[in-house]
Amino acid sequence: MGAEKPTITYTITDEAPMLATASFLPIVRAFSAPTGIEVESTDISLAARILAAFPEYLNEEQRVPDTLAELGDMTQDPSANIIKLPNISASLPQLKSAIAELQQQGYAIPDYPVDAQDEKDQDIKARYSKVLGSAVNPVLREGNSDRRAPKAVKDYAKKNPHSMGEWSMASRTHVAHMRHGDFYDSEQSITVDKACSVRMELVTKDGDVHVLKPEIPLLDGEVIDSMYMSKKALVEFYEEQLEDARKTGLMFSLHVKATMMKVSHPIVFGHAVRTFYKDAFKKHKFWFDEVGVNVNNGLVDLYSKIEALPGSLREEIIESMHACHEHRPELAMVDSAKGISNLHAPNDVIVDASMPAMIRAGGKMWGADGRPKDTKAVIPESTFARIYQEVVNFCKTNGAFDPATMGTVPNVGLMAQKAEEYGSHDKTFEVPQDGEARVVDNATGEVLMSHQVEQGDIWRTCQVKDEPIRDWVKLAVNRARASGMPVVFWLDPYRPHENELIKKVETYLKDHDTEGLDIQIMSQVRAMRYTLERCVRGMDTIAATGNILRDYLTDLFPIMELGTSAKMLSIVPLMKGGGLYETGAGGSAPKHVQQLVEENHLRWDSLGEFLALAASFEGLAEKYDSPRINLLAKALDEATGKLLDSGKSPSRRTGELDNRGSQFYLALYWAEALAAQDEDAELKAHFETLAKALADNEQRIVEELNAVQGQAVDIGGYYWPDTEKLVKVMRPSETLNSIING
Ligand SMILES: NC(=O)C1=CN([C@@H]2O[C@H](COP(=O)(O)OP(=O)(O)OC[C@H]3O[C@@H](n4cnc5c(N)ncnc54)[C@H](OP(=O)(O)O)[C@@H]3O)[C@@H](O)[C@H]2O)C=CC1
Ligand SMILES: O=C(O)CCC(=O)C(=O)O
Ligand SMILES: [Mg+2]
Repeated sequence: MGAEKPTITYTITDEAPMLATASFLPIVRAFSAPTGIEVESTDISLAARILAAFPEYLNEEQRVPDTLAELGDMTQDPSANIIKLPNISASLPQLKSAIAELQQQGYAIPDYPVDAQDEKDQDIKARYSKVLGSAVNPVLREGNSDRRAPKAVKDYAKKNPHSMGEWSMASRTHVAHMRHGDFYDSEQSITVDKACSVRMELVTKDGDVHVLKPEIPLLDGEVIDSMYMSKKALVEFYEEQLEDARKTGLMFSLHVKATMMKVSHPIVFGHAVRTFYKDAFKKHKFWFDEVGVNVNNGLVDLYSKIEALPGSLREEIIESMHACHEHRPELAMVDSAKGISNLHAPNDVIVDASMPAMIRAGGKMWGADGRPKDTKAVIPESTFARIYQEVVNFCKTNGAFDPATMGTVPNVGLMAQKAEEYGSHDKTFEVPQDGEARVVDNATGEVLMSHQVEQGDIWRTCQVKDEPIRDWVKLAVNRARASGMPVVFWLDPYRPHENELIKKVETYLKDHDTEGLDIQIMSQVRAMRYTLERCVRGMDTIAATGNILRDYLTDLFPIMELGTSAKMLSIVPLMKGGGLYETGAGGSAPKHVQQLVEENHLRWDSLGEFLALAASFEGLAEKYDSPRINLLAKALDEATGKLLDSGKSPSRRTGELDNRGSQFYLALYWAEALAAQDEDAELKAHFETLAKALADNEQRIVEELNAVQGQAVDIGGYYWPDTEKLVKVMRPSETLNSIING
């Protein structure tokens, strides 16, 4: 193990970030080469991960290595330096569509077996389930999360504030969450005092014991929780909220994270769809069962499955579905022009991004008529839903936040080693029958936690190891020291899991010199209020949170402060000493691909990549004690600042500077910064030539880049594009290519 040469591993992912990489990677290589850095690329796209799972179905040339597993191993190497772009966390509809595309391209991979009966199908399903949902991040995140807006980015946002929707005191928008029967209500938590192994089992009313998870190894000091969500309570809750929204004339919207919570949230989503369309489900139960409708995958599943039915029956079903709307509230839309509603597909509305977008828009979502409206935002689980209600209350009272003056809220997130809920998928079950769900010590048989559950309830356990908690506390103290900002640990003593964490945080804080630092622990709602009160006064506050709030807050605050979380610096100091540099905190923007394919304009902003790359260089400079690499990092930061100041970020409008043009300007400013420095003459000479070539050809390059826009292009695939076609589209300027390649 251990790279002798400074090496960056740059990931190829999906959708917009993957497109941007096709043009950016050659620039990264051209700039890194003179400093001796090796830049390797590794494809962890959804398509590549699918292909890697089925080698025996493919011929020799079609096979691809399991790069994700290799990268996972690499995180244990102290010299790891990985740049990780956002990737698709596939919902089942996305997975199926990727499979279909690959099959069409001649890859003989198997269909997804929805109803896996025999062993062969079960094996296929198990392989696909490793690709499903958030399958990449948990493998690579072997460290905690440090996400913040770099000063240059924050300053730019203050000088050039993005638009914010107005909030009115009369806004009827609110957050609705369960008051009982949810995970918060039932949670139990313990810290084990020595390493052991536990199992999850269900004891049925007849006394039969079904072992659902035979072995969960626990380390010394590990925290383990057990909790369930009652199906009955959930469905009742939906019914009440739908009725309330209908009666009061408020639009209904559901916000979950079915991509990341890939086992529990599709179930939660499915109950919402079935409750909304209750009458149609009752009436057509026979046929829905017959064709295997499963709306845990959204309404899209229903509409595609009924295609198999005769036309007249199909029409009758569609009519019944439409009829349901008569006694239901208006539904928020994802795309009103195309008639795509909030319940269409579980990957369309992802809570970490959807709630901030709603808050940024003044508490509005879009109705079927294409107009913005107040909404009842339904987030069933109360554990974290309450923070959004706090923001909504604050905005109703104080108006929208002003990006020109508001403070910043960096996040230090507990995430390492599949911490908390985001690591719970293999320990989450839809309870098959009524009984006692219990966590049992395998060695002693002692029942550690138990719940009375009913058929259909969602029961899960979550874990967080001690070492990541220590590391998280250390990271929070380090960030407080480096930034001078106060830190708030968002921990609720009334939540058993967090009560365990509070004890540990209090203990581990004593390992550090906290003299002069302002470190507090507050429950989530208080922490939100405190942070918002400071924020509106222009004061900065670090939020040290668990894994879910890490995810939620690193979209919420960036979207309010900067307009998008794409502009965040997102570092994961790996616990074994390496570095994982994520780009931005947002997703992979499918709409951007559509615009590229239709109009050859890519509005994706690679700022996140620029920031991550600079941090990655800094990591290498330190590790290899290389002043030269340090210069490269400093120059890149300077170039990024200049790029922002000179307005060379991508425009949303076709015909104007796009991602490719923005990358060109970054290269120009980066080369100029390296040419301007006097610490390394050889580097200076090299980049003087490059800077001159780029500057002399600026007009021509920008013309070449803009001239191709406005026409549809073919990249030969959505999930698995044709590399040659992709490169041709993403690198259309011969002038720029010859300078960069030279
Ligand atoms: N770290 C990861 O790997 C993550 C992956 N995801 C995945 O990404 C996909 C979409 O997720 P979603 O939550 O909708 O979030 P997105 O970030 O894709 O979408 C929110 C919107 O933010 C804007 N945006 C985001 N990034 C950029 C950028 N670099 N430049 C310019 N604008 C940007 C876009 O607005 P506009 O369209 O108006 O231009 C975009 O439509 C899903 O497949 C999800 O699983 C999500 C989160 C993190
Ligand atoms: O892994 C995922 O699906 C999304 C990750 C995410 O949203 C985040 O880390 O902010
Ligand atoms: Mg997120």
